[in-house]
Amino acid sequence: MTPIATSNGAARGVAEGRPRILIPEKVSPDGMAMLEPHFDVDVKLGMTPEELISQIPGYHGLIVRSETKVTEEVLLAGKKLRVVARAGVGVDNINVPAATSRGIIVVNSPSGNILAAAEHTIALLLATARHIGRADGSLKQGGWERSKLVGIEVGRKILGIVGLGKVGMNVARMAKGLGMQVIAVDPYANPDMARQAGVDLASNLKEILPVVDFLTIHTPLLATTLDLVGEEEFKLMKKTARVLNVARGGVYNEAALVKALDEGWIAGAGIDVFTSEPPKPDSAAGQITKHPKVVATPHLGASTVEAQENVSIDVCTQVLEILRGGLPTSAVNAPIILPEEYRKLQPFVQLIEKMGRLYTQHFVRTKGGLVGGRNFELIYHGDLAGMSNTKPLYAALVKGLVASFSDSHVNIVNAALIAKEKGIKISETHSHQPGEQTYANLVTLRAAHAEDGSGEQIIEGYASGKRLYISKLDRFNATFTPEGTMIFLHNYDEPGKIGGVGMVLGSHGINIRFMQVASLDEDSKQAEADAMRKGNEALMILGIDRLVDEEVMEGLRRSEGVLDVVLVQL
Ligand SMILES: NC(=O)C1=CN([C@@H]2O[C@H](COP(=O)(O)OP(=O)(O)OC[C@H]3O[C@@H](n4cnc5c(N)ncnc54)[C@H](O)[C@@H]3O)[C@@H](O)[C@H]2O)C=CC1
Ligand SMILES: O=C(O)C(=O)COP(=O)(O)O
Repeated sequence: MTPIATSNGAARGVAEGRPRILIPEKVSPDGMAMLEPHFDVDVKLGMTPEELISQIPGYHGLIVRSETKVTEEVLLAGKKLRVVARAGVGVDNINVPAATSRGIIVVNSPSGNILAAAEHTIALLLATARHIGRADGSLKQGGWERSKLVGIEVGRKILGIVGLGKVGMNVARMAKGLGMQVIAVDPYANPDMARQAGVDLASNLKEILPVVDFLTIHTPLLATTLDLVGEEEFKLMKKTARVLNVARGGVYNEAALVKALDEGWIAGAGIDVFTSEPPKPDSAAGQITKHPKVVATPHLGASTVEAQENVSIDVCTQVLEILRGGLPTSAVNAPIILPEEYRKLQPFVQLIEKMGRLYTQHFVRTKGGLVGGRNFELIYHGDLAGMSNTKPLYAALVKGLVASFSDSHVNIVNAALIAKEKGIKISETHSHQPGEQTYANLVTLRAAHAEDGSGEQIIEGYASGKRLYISKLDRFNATFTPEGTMIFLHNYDEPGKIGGVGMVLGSHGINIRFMQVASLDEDSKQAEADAMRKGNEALMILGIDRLVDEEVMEGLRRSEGVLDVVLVQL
């Protein structure tokens, strides 16, 4: 990541005279009033993408909501641009990496509109249960439909929530107030907060689908949440179930949703967001808006007077601060490492971020576990043990642990806050025991259940120059570079295993970049021997040249002597 020179960048902007701010969407005037004494603020609604590109070169700040696409072209054209502010939560309409590499700070308002989004979800929940949209529409057409529009009660029903973050948790509390039973799926859910709110945590989506009466998703739109619910998932639901979406279009596959409603796999839907907004009439999204079993709203989740005041004040305060040379409170892309520490810490930041990613993908994502509710310990050995500022290393671990499930852009300013939000507890230990390890620098990541310290999981790694290595994974000693796509195959260490695995991959045209067999560490060998077991478990680590599908993974799982297969991308 290219570090952003916050104060220099801002100083550059101010030095050129009275800075100019462009606002191409409707933003509440409350925040704008703070900017007007200091800057020239131009509100230009309804700009085309071409107009935006042609006018952006004259501006130092850009404030948007969800409609404006802040593409790489816009950012490249914005030669004077210092800050892009999102008056809301989701930054999926902004090319954040492109902004980062041009030194443009992106800020948002992480919680200004979450209450509004949660209330809108409840509005759709009740509207779908009681046919409010259809009833109102037919009455306005002169109808008086009563017998056709018999609804269901929500009290005592089960609500499934996918994504128990800020919006999801507010929805849970409101639903409890309506007398609903709430079950949630979120690998980062904070178990204490869930318990206090009376929410039951389930370990995966498929587990809750057959039991819920309503399903609502409150995750960001990420590669891992795109098409989270498709045909297969809809078919597992009750025919009487209703689904809600106030997150982002695409978390339910839109074509599958139309089919599920047409075929009667589910009973209804309340939808606020679409893959393309406004939806094209002949697209699946367009069919959803017109469907008689759907209550649809035009992305109104955040559209309340109060929420718009909040987000406007939140982001305008930050724009003011940045253009005067200060630091923002909710920077989406502030650096993890400050420029002066870059050279020394960069390899370890990368190593620890990879260890976090490996942890989530190896121990959590594919095994249905939780990250929240675990205590993590980062133990620094060798030269690293003498390092006093390990804040970037801590932030790197938080970033790695949340990367597969969150669009939170972790940096040194917000790392502790994000860790707290996700219920991740991290302690750091500087180990000074002499001769304890063979590397100049070694980092141990140890995780265990917060309550009783059980279920210990270990990852160890070191950096040699710019090269990174993992030296231990769980009970296995290894030496591999954590990079690209990898398969971890836990098996009985018997002859012929390598050939069998090579055949499965070869028959699907997959090239093996490297292969390594890691063996049990001495303690585990001893434990196996004491338990009179075979004691010959091994972990095969395969670097492959591309992602593989479920069919290949199944083929590997069926190979003889294979105990477990995990796909990881680092
Ligand atoms: N319709 C609207 O107007 C609005 C929509 N939103 C959208 O709502 C979404 C959620 O916002 P917040 O609650 O503030 O975000 P958040 O970051 O506080 O919560 C998201 C939660 O989703 C969880 N998650 C991620 N991937 C998951 C997966 N595969 N399975 C289960 N859980 C997963 C995360 O661990 C996190 O706890 C965002 O996409 C945001 O853009 C937010 C405000 C208004
Ligand atoms: O804050 C968010 O993520 C939203 O989806 C709200 O979008 P909006 O600002 O109303 O265009």
